[in-house]
Amino acid sequence: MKGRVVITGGGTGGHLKVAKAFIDEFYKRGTPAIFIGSTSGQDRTWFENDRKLKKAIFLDTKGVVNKNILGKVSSLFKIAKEVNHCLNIFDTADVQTVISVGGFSAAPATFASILSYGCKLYIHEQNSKMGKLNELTSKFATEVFSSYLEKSKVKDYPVSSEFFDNARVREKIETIIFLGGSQGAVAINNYALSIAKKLDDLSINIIHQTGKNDFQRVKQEYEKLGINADVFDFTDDISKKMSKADFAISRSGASTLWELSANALPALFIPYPYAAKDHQYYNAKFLKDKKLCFICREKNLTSQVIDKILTCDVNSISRGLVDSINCDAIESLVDIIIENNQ
Ligand SMILES: CC(=O)N[C@H]1[C@@H](OP(=O)(O)OP(=O)(O)OC[C@H]2O[C@@H](n3ccc(=O)[nH]c3=O)[C@H](O)[C@@H]2O)O[C@H](CO)[C@@H](O)[C@@H]1O
Repeated sequence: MKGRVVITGGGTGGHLKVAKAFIDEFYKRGTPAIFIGSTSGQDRTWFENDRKLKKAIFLDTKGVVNKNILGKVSSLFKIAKEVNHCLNIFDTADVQTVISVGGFSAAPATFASILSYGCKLYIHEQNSKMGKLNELTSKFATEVFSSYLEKSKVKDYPVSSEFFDNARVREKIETIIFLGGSQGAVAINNYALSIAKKLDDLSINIIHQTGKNDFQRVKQEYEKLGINADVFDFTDDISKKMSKADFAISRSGASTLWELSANALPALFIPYPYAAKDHQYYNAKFLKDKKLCFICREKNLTSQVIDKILTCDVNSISRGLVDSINCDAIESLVDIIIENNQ
């Protein structure tokens, strides 16, 4: 393969999980990549000490969306400055391939790839609706990959192998896992607490990821209820927790949704109501149209919802999930990129 590969993007766990899949695959093939992320968000925590990288670089990049005019101008100014920084990095390290996994962290390296002669840009869009940056830059990309795009050469999501390794077909609901995405979700936490007694009375075990900010409160509420739930704020071993469960009640961020599918774990998705273009709803609708999940809007959550879930046929959904997802997406994605750049 010609030149060095840069993987860029981040901000939240969903984008970073896909970046990690690319990083691991290029390392496996003996061509470790450079990661370019932001000093804001979670990028540094994920990759600062990743041995599988040639180098990790964190730039002073901030998001532009949901800011007032002054905030937008300041963010755009920072991005412009960092584009120049990236062009220097590309020159020094002979970068000829940039893979963007989206999020504001990807802006400088993505724009630099467009300005850099001979450099090819690849975009991996995780969600059903394109993010702003990908929308703006996709016309300059050699390939845009997405599970939701008809013309995408690879539609399977790059889920890490551990989710497939721990997959099993579910027979009945004995354990439920509550998941709020990388930051946790207060609405899901509250719903879990409101139905915890009912689940406990039915001898259903509870696993619950709360997010950092709500951990203490949720843990104390379970204690007050006298329920022995497995409560944690965030874990690096989420695939193990998923595999212990027979049903998930979860946000429908792209990474979680496909990980649950890879694990053959049926789910009720509660889309984040403020996600851009309502993309979390459409992420899940794709599965619902195939009768492979349930969706409930946050505002419609009631105790009747869980009653319906408890009588559903988890076995047929779980079997349907096993048949619907492949485990070799990351290999296929990297094969195409390498073939194009010989
Ligand atoms: C509020 C918002 O805009 N969220 C977006 C954000 O979601 P966010 O990053 O919250 O959600 P995702 O589901 O995509 O990713 C979360 C990731 O964190 C991991 N995890 C979670 C909990 C834990 O304890 N341990 C752990 O490792 C999950 O396994 C998953 O890989 O980026 C996603 C991908 O672009 C989008 O679909 C979401 O809409």
